[in-house]
Amino acid sequence: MSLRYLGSRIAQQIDEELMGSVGAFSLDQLMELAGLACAQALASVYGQEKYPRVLVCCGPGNQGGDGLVAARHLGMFGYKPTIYMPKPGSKDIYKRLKTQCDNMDIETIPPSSDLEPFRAALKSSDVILDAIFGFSFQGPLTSLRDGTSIKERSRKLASSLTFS
Ligand SMILES: NC(=O)C1=CN([C@@H]2O[C@H](COP(=O)(O)OP(=O)(O)OC[C@H]3O[C@@H](n4cnc5c(N)ncnc54)[C@H](OP(=O)(O)O)[C@@H]3O)[C@@H](O)[C@H]2O)[C@@H](O)CC1
Repeated sequence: MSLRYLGSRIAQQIDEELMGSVGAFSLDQLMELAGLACAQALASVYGQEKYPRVLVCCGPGNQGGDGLVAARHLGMFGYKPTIYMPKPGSKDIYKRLKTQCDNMDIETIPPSSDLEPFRAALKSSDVILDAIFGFSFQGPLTSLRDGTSIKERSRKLASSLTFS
């Protein structure tokens, strides 16, 4: 299997085109599709029976929203997702997606200066889905609210990949 990646500029242009008058998609639609695609990609590589525990790391922007959608779908696929959210997003869409995960009783590690729960989750997870930053990430990494610099290493790392 070969992998193809999109750079941030092209990804942003595609989203702008899709959300413009020609594409006519809404943000909710695109986010739902992005999160579903991530969950499906993960499931195609890390089967639920062998890798049931997925740690979904969600950043504060729309990429974090993609992660919340993915967590919901992974839960529906039979995985046991846990959400790590060092800095919750403030947008309405983000809050609604989080409520949907809460309604499915998906466990969340809340923002905290105590990193032990996050470290414990890293150790007990089979796969990590990285939804911390997307195309709006720029400049040097500044810490998130609890000081986490996301340099923790994992055994398996799944990200927003395009499979072909
Ligand atoms: N049409 C769309 O928009 C769609 C987008 N989609 C998805 O969303 C992604 C883009 O989402 P996005 O634009 O919300 O930004 P994203 O990359 O998640 O991060 C923003 C946050 O990062 C922070 N931050 C930035 N740099 C930082 C640094 N150096 N160090 C620390 N923090 C830093 C920044 O903080 P701030 O600058 O506001 O303080 C802000 O809070 C895109 O890749 C795709 O996956 C899909 O859902 C489909 C539709």
